[in-house]
Amino acid sequence: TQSTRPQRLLSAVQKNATRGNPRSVVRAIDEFCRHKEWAMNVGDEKGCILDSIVSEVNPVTVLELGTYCGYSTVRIASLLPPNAKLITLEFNPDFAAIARQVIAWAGLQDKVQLVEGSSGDWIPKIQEQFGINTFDLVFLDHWKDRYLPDTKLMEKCGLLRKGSVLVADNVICPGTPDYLEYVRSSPCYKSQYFISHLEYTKAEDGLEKSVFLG
Ligand SMILES: O=C(CSCCNC(=O)c1cc(-c2ccc(F)cc2)cc(O)c1O)c1ccc(O)c(O)c1
Ligand SMILES: [Mg+2]
Repeated sequence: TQSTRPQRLLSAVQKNATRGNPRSVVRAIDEFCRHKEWAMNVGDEKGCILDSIVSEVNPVTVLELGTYCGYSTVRIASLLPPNAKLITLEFNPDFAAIARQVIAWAGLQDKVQLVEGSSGDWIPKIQEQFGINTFDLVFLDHWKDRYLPDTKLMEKCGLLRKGSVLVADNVICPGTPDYLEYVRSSPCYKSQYFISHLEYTKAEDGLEKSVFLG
């Protein structure tokens, strides 16, 4: 049977990265996606911007919406302090199965909780299920038309506190126009656009960093 792209990406990690070395896992995926097969990871260019924001926030609680193969999960988790926790939600069970193995190869499984299911179902249950009140950082990288409804849902569920930082991928390509309009016009957010490129291409894309003002 034919392998899938996520399976080929995992094989590249197992072949070229060192177990327990997150940076080598990130490098192996970027090499694979740049020279073999494009895949929808946040990538090296936007990844550096993400790294700088994560390091600045130094979060203890992180929520990632959209795991895919775990590339950004590994990037973020590798920068977290020892007691920190990252919860990552993935709707697609095939993606989740690959991501678990990528995260394990990086040796970060103790910092990461991968949850399979839809964000709309899971966001209201996070507090009771994982004993987390609010998130210091949220990385949005899932269905682009779910960024806005899920942000409003997180507000409603009290998962954001004054100073919580939202980082959204793909706000230009594929684009999240309704989300951008909301975080840029709402008095409850202070937003900033970090221009970059769509992973492994020359097309414009960027990250939107939005601080919740409470
Ligand atoms: O894929 C999903 C939803 S989560 C991934 C969302 N992310 C994207 O779609 C995404 C897309 C692009 C991108 C793609 C083509 C282009 F030409 C240009 C850009 C880039 C990104 O950085 C992204 O994050 C899923 C879920 C459940 C399922 O059953 C299933 O088959 C699939
Ligand atoms: Mg993305």
